[in-house]
Amino acid sequence: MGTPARRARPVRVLVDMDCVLADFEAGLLRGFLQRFPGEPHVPLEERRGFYAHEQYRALRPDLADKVTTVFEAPGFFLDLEPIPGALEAMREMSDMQDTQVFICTSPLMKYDHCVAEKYRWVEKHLGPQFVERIIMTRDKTVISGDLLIDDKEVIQGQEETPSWEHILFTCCHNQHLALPPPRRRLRSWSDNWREIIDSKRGALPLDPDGLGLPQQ
Ligand SMILES: Cc1cn([C@H]2C[C@H](OP(=O)(O)O)[C@@H](CO)O2)c(=O)[nH]c1=O
Ligand SMILES: [Mg+2]
Repeated sequence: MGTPARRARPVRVLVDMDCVLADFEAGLLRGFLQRFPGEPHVPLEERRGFYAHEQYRALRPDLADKVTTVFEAPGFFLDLEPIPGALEAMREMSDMQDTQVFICTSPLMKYDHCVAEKYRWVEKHLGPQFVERIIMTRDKTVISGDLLIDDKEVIQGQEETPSWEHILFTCCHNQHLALPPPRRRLRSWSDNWREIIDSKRGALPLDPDGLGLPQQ
């Protein structure tokens, strides 16, 4: 009698968009310098803290509103440059066996341009098959996955114990942070994202029809 096929459940990877696929920080600085030449700005090497407008507020209170007008303006999200290696990594990841890839991104509260432009950005740079993979939510903790690759240091929401492991994607605003073990980082798309995905394979509960051994 033959042995029934053994098959592990696919690894589901949630990939954040701003500062992971699309270069929000570079676009923001470029837009700020164009719109407010002569005003003080925060060079990318000096960025600290997730919210850019908070650091601009600390520099001079009125700069918070000025920098906010830059990312709320039409065209801001659509015109962001891809993060180096991101598009290639997404295509390779979605072609990997037993791997599901989703783009998991939050809209601004002032969503007028942001929401449609995020969809258009994905279609423009990755194509319609990735538009089908967009999950847009203000609360990433309620989305199920094995991994969430995201540049935000702390991701909180209604679910206290999200199913995913948060992998911190390095960005100018978080590079100085010391992560307490066992938290992990992805330093760029040249870093070991394939190993991080593979590290989730052995640990998966098997498909109920499987025989009990992880695939090698
Ligand atoms: C206000 C602000 C938003 N964002 C991004 C994060 C969210 O996208 P994402 O979830 O794709 O990273 C989106 C809405 O807050 O804008 C920043 O990266 N920095 C900021 O300072
Ligand atoms: Mg982000």
